[in-house]
Amino acid sequence: MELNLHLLNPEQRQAVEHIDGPLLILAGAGSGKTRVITHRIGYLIDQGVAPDQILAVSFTNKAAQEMRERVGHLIGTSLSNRVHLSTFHSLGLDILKKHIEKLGYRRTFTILDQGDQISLVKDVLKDLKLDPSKVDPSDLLFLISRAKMAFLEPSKMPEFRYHPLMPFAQKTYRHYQAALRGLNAVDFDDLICLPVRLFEEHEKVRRRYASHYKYVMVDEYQDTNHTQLMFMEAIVREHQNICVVGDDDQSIYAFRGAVSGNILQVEKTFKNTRVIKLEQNYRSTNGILRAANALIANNSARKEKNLWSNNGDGDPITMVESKDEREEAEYVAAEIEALRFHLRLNYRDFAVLFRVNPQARLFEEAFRTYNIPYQLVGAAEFFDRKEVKDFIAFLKACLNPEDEVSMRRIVNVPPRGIGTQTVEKISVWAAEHQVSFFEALKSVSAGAQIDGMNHASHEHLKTFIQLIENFHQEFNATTHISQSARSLLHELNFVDYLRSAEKSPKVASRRIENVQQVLASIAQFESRAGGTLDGFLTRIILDQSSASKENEEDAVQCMTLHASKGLEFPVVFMVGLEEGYLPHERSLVNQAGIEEERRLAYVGVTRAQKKLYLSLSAERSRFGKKDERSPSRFLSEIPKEMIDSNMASLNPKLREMKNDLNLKYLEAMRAQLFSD
Ligand SMILES: Nc1ncnc2c1ncn2[C@@H]1O[C@H](COP(=O)(O)OP(=O)(O)OP(=O)(O)O)[C@@H](O)[C@H]1O
Ligand SMILES: [Mg+2]
Repeated sequence: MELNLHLLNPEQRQAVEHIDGPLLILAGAGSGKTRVITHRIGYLIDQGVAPDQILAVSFTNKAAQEMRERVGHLIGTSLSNRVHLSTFHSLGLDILKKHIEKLGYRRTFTILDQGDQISLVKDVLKDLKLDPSKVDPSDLLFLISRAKMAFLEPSKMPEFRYHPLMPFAQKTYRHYQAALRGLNAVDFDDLICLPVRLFEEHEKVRRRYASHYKYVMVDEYQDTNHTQLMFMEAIVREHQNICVVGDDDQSIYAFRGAVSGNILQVEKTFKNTRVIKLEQNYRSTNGILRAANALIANNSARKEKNLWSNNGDGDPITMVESKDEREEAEYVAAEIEALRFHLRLNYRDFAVLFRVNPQARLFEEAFRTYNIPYQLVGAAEFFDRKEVKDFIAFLKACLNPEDEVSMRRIVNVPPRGIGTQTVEKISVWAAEHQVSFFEALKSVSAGAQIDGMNHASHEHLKTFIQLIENFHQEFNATTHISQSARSLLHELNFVDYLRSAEKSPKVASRRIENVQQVLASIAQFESRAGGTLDGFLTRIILDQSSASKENEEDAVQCMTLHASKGLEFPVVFMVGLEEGYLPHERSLVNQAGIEEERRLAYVGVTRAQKKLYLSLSAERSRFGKKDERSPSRFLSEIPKEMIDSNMASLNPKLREMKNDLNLKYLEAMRAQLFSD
């Protein structure tokens, strides 16, 4: 292995070579922070450290994956695959899979998603005789989550002490936690909180991890919360070999409890922390960096920083105002085709960044019209759709029949005469007889009497149990999970069920398509990772990013600004730059909210390497009405001289070219049609 440290500047090199004791790298976007981490991993291995003793934590799965690729390029995949590179949540999950029994859960625990969490809170509210229509469950969940991220009881959180919902939150929290335990389930935050508790209560386990991971690195440190800091501290307590890198200007998760003060906390938590600053940006042209600097300078609470690079001025930034949202999406699609052609770029060189996921829809449509492959990164909504959740719950239940949450979800899907009341009765029966929900189902199907269940339902239940047991065996034995998933769908007559359950044929076919999409994702997962069903399900829980409509590797990358953190692309389109989207209307309540949105805009701008497009529409239809939009205030903060003087709405040349492209496309189609 040959690691060339000459490809680093002197400060980066110092950071790479400082391997013993705490290290903090504070630097702006594109200054090579992540590069330091990847080279440091290579350097450690070069120094004789075993790859599996290195733990590197990143924020999103995509970022972790990219880091893995970069390390692979440096030291070869046989070594890089042994390094523990993950996100906080997947690290937590790994630990819980091994040790959760020590915390009083069973090994076959489930992870609830947000929808499940909300229904659980509703149940809890009912039990507490609180009216769910008066207290919004998601507001309570927000407070509960913030408490977990601070590793505190809700009432102990100083910033929310006077929150009007606090008394409810406090009460709900305890019951919610108990209800989770009752279901043998954990929520997303528990993936961090429970390992921390485990380490607190089981010193031996903590020591085992602490002595295993000899070197720990954390990327995007500005977005970690207190519990995550505790998590890492527990692992490095003895050796203190921790390296964290971050940029306060890119802190964009305060709303989820990230403490940007954590960066300063590092020096307090770890004595004698060496601090290294990186100055030079290697990613972007100076034109882009000047825009980024000018933008972020409008934030008050920040450490002064000025990004510069040796990459020349580059092209001016293009600002485009389209007539409406359709024109905006079409513009982006046409421009991508044009640039791809003229600059010989690949589809994967383009990113479309927006504030919230639903904004993606029109771009997806335009890309389909133009036949442009695209990938929607981290689109959680896909997995929130009922049919998708149902099918996934089936897979989970087959894999692990003790997964009560999933089992309850699907026991009557497609309907087999086991209504909610019967399910409740079966639950009660399970509790009385001290067996699991699945055991209770089995007993009932074998003849145990429950009020209100007729003979036919018994029979249907019997078939159902048989089906689950068969597929349980099959999924555990097979290496072709996609084939088994397909035959499960077939056995259930799931497609017919969707077709008949939905009045509108259009809606029905969309739902069927979504389920097919899950099958396609499974097939893709199987072919890439040779994966197990467990692996697939874990990935969608942690990642939720397998919802790409196209499975090509070379695809335009569409994602939210949050999901783009740490990534870079030759050409970036920031779209929907309008008041209400960016800054988001929810953030307008105070200065801090707007400053967080500005950092988000800054993250977007600094993703671009060569070309940056800032795009907006003059109006959008909302609820059937035309809604006039005003440009984002952030646009006016970027000095005019950096922006393409031809601030034209749709550039006429492009319009011609667009028609031209359409014509060519039509001609090609025609040729194909008449060839046989
Ligand atoms: N010394 C260097 N020489 C050449 N290229 C470099 C150097 N340092 C970093 N780069 C390149 O600059 C780009 C940005 O680096 P990197 O992604 O590590 O920055 P970062 O500080 O992590 O950015 P972000 O804050 O956006 O996460 C990468 O393409 C990287 O390979
Ligand atoms: Mg980075």
